[in-house]
Amino acid sequence: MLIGVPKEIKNHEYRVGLTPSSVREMVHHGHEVLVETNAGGGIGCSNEDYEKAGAKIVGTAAEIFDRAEMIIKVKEPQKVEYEQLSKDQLLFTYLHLAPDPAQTEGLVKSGATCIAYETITDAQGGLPLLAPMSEVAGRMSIQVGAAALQKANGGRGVLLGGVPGVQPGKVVVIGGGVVGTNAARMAMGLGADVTVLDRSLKRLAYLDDVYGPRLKTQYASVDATEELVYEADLVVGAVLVPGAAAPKLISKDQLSSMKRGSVIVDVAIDQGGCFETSKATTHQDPTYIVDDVVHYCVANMPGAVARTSTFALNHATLPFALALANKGWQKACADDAHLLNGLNVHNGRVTYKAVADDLGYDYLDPTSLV
Ligand SMILES: NC(=O)C1=CN([C@@H]2O[C@H](COP(=O)(O)OP(=O)(O)OC[C@H]3O[C@@H](n4cnc5c(N)ncnc54)[C@H](O)[C@@H]3O)[C@@H](O)[C@H]2O)C=CC1
Ligand SMILES: CC(=O)C(=O)O
Ligand SMILES: [Mg+2]
Repeated sequence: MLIGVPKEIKNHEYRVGLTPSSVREMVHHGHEVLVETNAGGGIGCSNEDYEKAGAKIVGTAAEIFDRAEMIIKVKEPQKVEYEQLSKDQLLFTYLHLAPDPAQTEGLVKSGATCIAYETITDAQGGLPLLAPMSEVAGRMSIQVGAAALQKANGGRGVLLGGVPGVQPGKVVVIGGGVVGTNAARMAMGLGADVTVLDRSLKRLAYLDDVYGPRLKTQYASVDATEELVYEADLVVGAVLVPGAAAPKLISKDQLSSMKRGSVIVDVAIDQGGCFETSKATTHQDPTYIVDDVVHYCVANMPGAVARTSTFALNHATLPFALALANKGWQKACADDAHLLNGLNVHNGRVTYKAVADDLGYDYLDPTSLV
């Protein structure tokens, strides 16, 4: 198969769809790989590194969109990218369609087959291609939150770890999945007072088991969520209903009862965010303030640590990318129901139920396609 890897164009996005090592695996399996010039510059991988791995370097993204049978990216395609997609092309990347009607319409119009990393499942009920970036974003959420708590950044001037004789900061994590667990771990590491809320008792039991009394867990009732958020210095939004728009858990009204200078890091912003006042920001201008509460809502947090993130992401995506290249998407999805769960759009139809429901499209059951 002819595979294409364009350079990412989202604001401060330096990750790349394939590392040189992944290119080598593709070439080893008999595939041809086109990589846009300097696509790996931001992770310290040169054109020469890619050529050594067997890739052909091309000068423009247009050539890749024109020629490649499968396009492998990291971020959801931007307008100029989805406008270049065509029928019979396969797109393999993060999509996050539910909160993004314009992109969804663009992909539907393109006729392309679009498989989203974030809805591919595993036998344990996890999301194995979302997990590595959730680990990164969860860990980052505490470092960006700690910085935002500094006075010069609009925060209330609280050091998360406290010092002898002064209480630590209060960190509340809503959603105890992969992002939430990694956030809690980092916050505990800094010495903060940490509580994780979740609606899954199984998840809370797991966290209690692993971290013991060092971590407080709380069932995420409306009451408990409100009470803890009002007391918090830093709140991390980390909920997910796979593929669907994030539930809004804190309203604008409730926000006004939070402490002045407290901080929200809404990691769930790529699914629309779980605070009513959240809107996506960029690494260039990551925060804004509403009612004296600092909001950090960057939808591609792992792009900031692109080298770590790209290698972690490729470890998870490569087996699926290889299956798609080796067998073609139809056979690969027929052989693997978990990969089929990644199919979001095909030939002008929406094939993921939560996306169809959230955006008002007719749903086409993907099992009818394989
Ligand atoms: N902004 C960014 O750069 C990044 C964002 N993300 C996003 O972070 C979010 C979380 O991802 P993961 O941790 O991997 O998901 P996950 O599926 O591992 O965890 C989500 C947790 O939320 C819980 N939950 C669902 N509804 C809830 C509710 N109403 N109240 C309390 N808990 C609730 C679930 O029980 C689950 O434990 C996703 O939207 C994901 O796309 C992930 C990576 C990077
Ligand atoms: C998951 C996601 O949105 C990201 O890594 O940017
Ligand atoms: Mg994102």
